[in-house]
Amino acid sequence: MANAHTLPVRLPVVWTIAGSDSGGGAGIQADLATMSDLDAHACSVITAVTAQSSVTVALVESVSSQMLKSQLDTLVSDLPPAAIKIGLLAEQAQIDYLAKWLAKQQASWRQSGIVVPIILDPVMVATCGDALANGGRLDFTPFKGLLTLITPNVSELAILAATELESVDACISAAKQLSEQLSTSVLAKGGDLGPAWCQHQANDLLVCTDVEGISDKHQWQSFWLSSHRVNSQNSHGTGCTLSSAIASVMAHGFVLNDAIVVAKAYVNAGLIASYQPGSGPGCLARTAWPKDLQQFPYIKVITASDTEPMSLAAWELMNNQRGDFKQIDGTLGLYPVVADVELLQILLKAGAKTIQLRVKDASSPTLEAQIIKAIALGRDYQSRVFINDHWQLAIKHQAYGVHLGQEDLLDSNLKQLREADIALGLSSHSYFEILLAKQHQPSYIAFGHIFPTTTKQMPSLPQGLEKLSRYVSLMKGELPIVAIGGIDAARLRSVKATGVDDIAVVRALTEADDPTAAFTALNRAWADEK
Ligand SMILES: Cc1ncc(COP(=O)(O)OP(=O)(O)O)c(N)n1
Ligand SMILES: Cc1nc(C(=O)O)sc1CCOP(=O)(O)O
Ligand SMILES: [Mg+2]
Repeated sequence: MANAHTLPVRLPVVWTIAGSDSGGGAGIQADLATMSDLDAHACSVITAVTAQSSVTVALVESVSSQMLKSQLDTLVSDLPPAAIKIGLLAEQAQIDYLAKWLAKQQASWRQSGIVVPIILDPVMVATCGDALANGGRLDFTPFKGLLTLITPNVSELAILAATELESVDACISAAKQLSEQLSTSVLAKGGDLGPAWCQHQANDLLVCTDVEGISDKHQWQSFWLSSHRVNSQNSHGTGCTLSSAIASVMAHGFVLNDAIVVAKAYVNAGLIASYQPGSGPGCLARTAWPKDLQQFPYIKVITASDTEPMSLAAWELMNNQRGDFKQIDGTLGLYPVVADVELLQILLKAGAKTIQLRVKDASSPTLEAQIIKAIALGRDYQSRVFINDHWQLAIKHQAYGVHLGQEDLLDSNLKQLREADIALGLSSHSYFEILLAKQHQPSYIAFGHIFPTTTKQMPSLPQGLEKLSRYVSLMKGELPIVAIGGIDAARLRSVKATGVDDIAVVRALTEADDPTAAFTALNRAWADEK
């Protein structure tokens, strides 16, 4: 009979292709610990064996080319990877061979419709300062077009881009240049000294290419990811941990930008609880999938006119001065999203306490009249009416609230909405978008789309219940959280079990023969479900 030990658990397989650190703090040893801590099954392809402690690197010996090949070939048929992290490659021949092997393999995966993210941490020097690889002379261009992300620190970025990094703008240019050189997204880590170094915060620079599964507005975009600096000497293996955490999170099906923010939070939490087993720099603790919002970074979009990272102190001050959006009194409850005022009125009559008017045709000659009517009906029924997209009309006619997507955020004037005391709901489709939304302290955040939907075309894949549960455990108690997308009576129980506060639905009501009866039944089921 099955028990807790024999239940089949499906862990995604993640490979680390890296060097062994006999001191146990970095390299393969850090990667395996990270991957298993993040619920992945870790396989290792060892490129080099290092005789290393926390204070010195005594010897580095590459494995033979036959051994490198044999490890790759032996693993690939039985334990194919869901994601790969590459760390130390000790000599050029290893880069050349691995790039060829991966190119061939990727072509075959692509034919089967499989995408395997590959994260390269271009390791060159150990934390104690000793060289691990033939750093300055390694050429990573054979990896061009094969990588999902490269994660150099500031000194590695300077070597790879063959340039001095004397200013923040020089860092951004170098990261963009590297991104073009290798056709990959770049995460330039600013934890070490560099122009973006700051005493109280760690600023990492993310340059995105055409990242799969994220909003169009975030493609080819650059961001600063800033966290409170954890002042710890125990930073041995930080880069290995970060890159293997990114690979592990992607193996769970999260998009690149999500994997980066989760991995950053993981590293921060690991640094806070770090320890020193030897006399040199110690290493990170393993603290499991991060759930503490404080450890996640603040995200700032880099624009042509504003390239500096935001200081956290300035950000907190700005937040305190401007305040939050209007708080929802009680819960939102079952939240219908409808395209016409007739149905809106029917559902208000049926008892909806929160409802949204979502008219997607901005050129409709009746748009303003519909908005005026919906707002008036909300007042009559003492219910919260949110207007989707059309925030200027919502302000003009003093709606209770406005719902905006991430794309709309860039073109809307949130200051005006706040000043008009209008509640704000924001959409999100990933950890990354949740963080961006949370930074505006809205009245609620919607997570979507949980299940497949035909109501609208989505750039992202359905989130599913596992991701929803992870988002809920991050955000519960911070702001009201609403799940949307493909939710109906049959799925209601499993959605409620994730702990989400409220649900928003379209087709479950608009396609019902009797919307009043459907609302009443769904509303009761939501309220009754524990
Ligand atoms: C409650 C709720 N959640 C999400 C959405 C989607 O909003 P948005 O991303 O702006 O997309 P459109 O609805 O404008 O297509 C929503 N409307 N309501
Ligand atoms: C309008 C909307 N926004 C979504 C998001 O994920 O942001 S999903 C969605 C449609 C939800 O419709 P249904 O309940 O018919 O699946
Ligand atoms: Mg919208």
